[in-house]
Amino acid sequence: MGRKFFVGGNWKCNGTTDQVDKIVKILNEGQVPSTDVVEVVVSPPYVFLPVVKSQLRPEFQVAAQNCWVKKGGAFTGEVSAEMLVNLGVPWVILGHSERRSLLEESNEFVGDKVAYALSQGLKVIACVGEMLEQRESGSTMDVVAAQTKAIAERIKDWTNVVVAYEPVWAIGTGKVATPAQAQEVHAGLRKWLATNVSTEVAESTRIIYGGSVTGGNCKELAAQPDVDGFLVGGASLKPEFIDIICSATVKSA
Ligand SMILES: O=C(CO)COP(=O)(O)O
Repeated sequence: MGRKFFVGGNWKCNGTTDQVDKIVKILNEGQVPSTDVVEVVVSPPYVFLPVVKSQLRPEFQVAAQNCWVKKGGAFTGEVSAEMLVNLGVPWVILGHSERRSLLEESNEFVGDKVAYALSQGLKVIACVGEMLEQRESGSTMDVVAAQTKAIAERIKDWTNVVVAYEPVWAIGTGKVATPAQAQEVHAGLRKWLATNVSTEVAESTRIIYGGSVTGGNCKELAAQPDVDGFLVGGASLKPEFIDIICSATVKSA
């Protein structure tokens, strides 16, 4: 199939310079599979991006957690895609549920951001996911399809996109989706891509899972056929992130 396992670490709004040093040390000393087996991308807050990028082992990459929706200019407090490119930051996370809900980023706005970031040469981790009420009312697939559609309508090339399925009820709650629940939505998203974009894009696009992933639950999730990796929050700040990276070997075993 050729979808390389992808593990992202989303540090969110966490860290001091001392803590960043410690996390980078853990990452740099960890025994992990080769880059043929797993792609690792860590996402510190903007202010730590340059230092993390310069100190991190060369086979690990960095991502920003957001960027502005269009070309930079008079947009106080924002960071543009051009700036990330200028700093040599290859990846950006867009549409995280914390931004969709707390900052009211709409599907369309996220779609615009994805299109602009790609147009500038960034690679994008695009997040989708339903809230608990939506799952309970049976609309999970409709919600993630609408979020994906707003992206699909605005881009042509999916080569530099990783889709992160992050059910909101599983984020930071310790309530992880079961492997079967994750597999069901990942397979549904892949089917949506096959029907609405192309079978090639469906087969080649990595769909990763996020929401209370830990060193303890990662292997069972990684074993699901449509789970191509993880976007990890809390556990990406801890030594167990190395175990999560190592779960990539479940696929090649
Ligand atoms: O939001 C997430 C990653 O983007 C997941 O966060 P947790 O792993 O802390 O649940």
